Amino acid sequence: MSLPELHPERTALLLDFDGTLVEIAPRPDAITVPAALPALLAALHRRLSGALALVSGREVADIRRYLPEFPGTIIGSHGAERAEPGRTAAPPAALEGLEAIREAVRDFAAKHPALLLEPKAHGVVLHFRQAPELGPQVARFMGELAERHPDFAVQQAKMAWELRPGFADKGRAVRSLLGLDPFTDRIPIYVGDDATDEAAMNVVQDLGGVGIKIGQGSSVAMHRLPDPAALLRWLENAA
Ligand SMILES: O=P(O)(O)OC[C@H]1O[C@H](O[C@H]2O[C@H](CO)[C@@H](O)[C@H](O)[C@H]2O)[C@H](O)[C@@H](O)[C@@H]1O
Repeated sequence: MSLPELHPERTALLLDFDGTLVEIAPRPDAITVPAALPALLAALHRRLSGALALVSGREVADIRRYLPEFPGTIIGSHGAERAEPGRTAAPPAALEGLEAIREAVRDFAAKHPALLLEPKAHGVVLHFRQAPELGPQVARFMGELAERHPDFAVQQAKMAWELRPGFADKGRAVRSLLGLDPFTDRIPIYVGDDATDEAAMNVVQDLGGVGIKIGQGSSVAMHRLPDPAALLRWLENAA
C-alpha cells in the first residue's frame, strides 16, 4: 500500500520527535537535528495552513530548545502539556507523589551509575542504554514504584522506563487536538516509532486517518517507513 498524500485542505499531520524526526542517540541530549528539518517543518506548516503538530514524550520546552522556530502546536510530556503556536505551555499542576518518586529514582540510580536519570516536570525517566543488562531490574523497580503511586503510569521507551502522570497519554491528547481548529475536519496522519505512539495511531486510524510506524517492531500502524531519513524524504516530496 502506498503512503497517503498530504492534501493542503484535508490533511492534519502529527509527528513524533525522537526516533521519528531525529535518529535515536546514545543520550537524550546527544541527538542531532537534521539541518533541513526546521525549514521543512515551516514549509509543511504553511502548506497545511497550520494543521501540523509535534507530539513528544519530551517536555515542550525541550522540543523548543531543539526546534526554536517551530511554528505549530507542540504536545509534550506524552500529552500532559500542549503549547499553541507562539504560546508557552502552562506550568505543570502539582502532582501528588512526584517528589517521593524522584527521590526513590535518584536513590536507585545512585546505586547503578551506568543508568541515566532524566528528570521531567511531570515525571522521571530512567535510561539503561549504557547498561542494557539492567533493563529488567529497571522495569521491575519502576513497576513497583508505580504500584505505590497510582496517579502515575509506567511508560516503556527505547532502552528506558518512565513514570508519567496517568492522565497523560498521546492517544487522549491527539483526540482532543483533533477537535480544535485548524485540525478539526481533516484526515489525520500520525507518524511515530515507539510504544508511546501506539495509542495515538489507534486514535487517528479509528477516526479514518493513517498511522505510519518508523522502524521495526509490532505496531497498529497501517504503513511503515524504515527510519527518520526515509520520513524526511517523504515529507520533502510532500512539502
Ligand atoms: O515521544 P518521543 O518524542 O519519541 O520521545 C520519547 C522519549 O525520547 C527520548 O528518549 C529516547 O531518545 C533518546 C535520544 O535518542 C535515547 O537516548 C533514549 O534511549 C530513548 O529512549 C527522551 O529522552 C524521553 O524523554 C522521551 O520521552
